[in-house]
Amino acid sequence: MVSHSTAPHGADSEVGRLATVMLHRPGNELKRLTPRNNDRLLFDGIPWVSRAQEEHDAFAATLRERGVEVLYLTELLTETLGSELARNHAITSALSGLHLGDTMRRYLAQALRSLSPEELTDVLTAGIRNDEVKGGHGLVTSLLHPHDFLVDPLPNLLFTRDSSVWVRDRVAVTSLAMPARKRETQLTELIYTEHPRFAGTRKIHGWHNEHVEGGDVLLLAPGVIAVGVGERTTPAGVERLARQVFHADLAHTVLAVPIAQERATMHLDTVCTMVDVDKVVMYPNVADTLRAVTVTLEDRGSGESDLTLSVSGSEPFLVAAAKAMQIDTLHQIDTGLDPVTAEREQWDDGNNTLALAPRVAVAYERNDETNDRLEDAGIEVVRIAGSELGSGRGGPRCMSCPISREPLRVV
Ligand SMILES: NC(=O)NCCC[C@H](N)C(=O)O
Repeated sequence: MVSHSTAPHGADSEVGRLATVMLHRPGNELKRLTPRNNDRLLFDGIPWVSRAQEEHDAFAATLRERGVEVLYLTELLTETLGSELARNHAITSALSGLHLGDTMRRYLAQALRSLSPEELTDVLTAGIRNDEVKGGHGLVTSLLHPHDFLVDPLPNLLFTRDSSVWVRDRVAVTSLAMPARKRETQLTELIYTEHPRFAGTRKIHGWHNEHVEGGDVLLLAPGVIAVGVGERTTPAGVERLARQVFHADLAHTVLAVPIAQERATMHLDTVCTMVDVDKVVMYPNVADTLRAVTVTLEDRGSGESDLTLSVSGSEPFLVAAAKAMQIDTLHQIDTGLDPVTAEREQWDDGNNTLALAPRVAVAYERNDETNDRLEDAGIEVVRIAGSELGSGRGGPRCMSCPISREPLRVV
């Protein structure tokens, strides 16, 4: 079993000292990517898998050297699948909603039950190709191409930030918008529900089709949450999250931040992350246009859906954020980059940093200019390689789900 950290689970900021994080070391699911399926599976190329693993191992080693406990999603999942109840649940949910036909569904339901927890973890993450099944052959298998997937692989599991997010001592298992990622939350839900490490953890639930992705959720300060609304998180998703966090007294303000519905800006954390209690690094090309709508609780009803929300007009994001955080200014690190350099480095996740503590941030080494400017501003930049990891379009923040951060004092 993974050793237990003494730090309580939860996070109330982006920058409190990072104690425990969940990562996913890229595995066989990346070996499923081909030029025919990489777009659908949300990768921009075909990564060199062994090099991606080396880069990821170095990322994890860097975190450990800095005192962070690293948990791996697949280890947690395998431990969870040691229970027969969890195995049955995982198999039923993986097969539900897939267009398999009853012959294949019956066969797979049976065949997957005979696998060990390790083998089942591999199948649930790397998927199953038509030519890999030993039985269940019939109309569906004969009409599919041998290399078609019966169960899709999950290459974006690498980005553990998106499928769950901790808000204080609760975990929100999110609702992912893209079909290629929907199944990821079945795994995080199972881990948080069934793994002994998370026994008793309360969850934020009830999304229906109102999508929220963790990459859009920034814990700006204790009680203040910014949520990007764009390609992934929907307006109804942010309303649902606001109701949930207000109802549970986890926050007093939610800032809804519209972002362009484009791949380059798929989540709020692709354009802005926090590097200190009052400093963000932000894509300069959106800095002047990023705005926010402030949502607070006007009246408490008996349940989540009875709450009356107060919704302000939109204001510049940094202004609205500073007001909600009750500080004079939320500073944007002045990267002063020319727009073309800024665009190049934003695409390569230059603004997607993972804070290990106030003024200490992990960043991809390739973004020389952004990193130099961060250092000029007094931020310690812990540079990591990401040439292969980056082909999935995510940086250090996207690749990490903080499970425990030291609480910040309210500023
Ligand atoms: N928080 C993030 O920005 N995560 C990166 C997700 C990349 C992944 N290929 C996706 O398109 O969802």
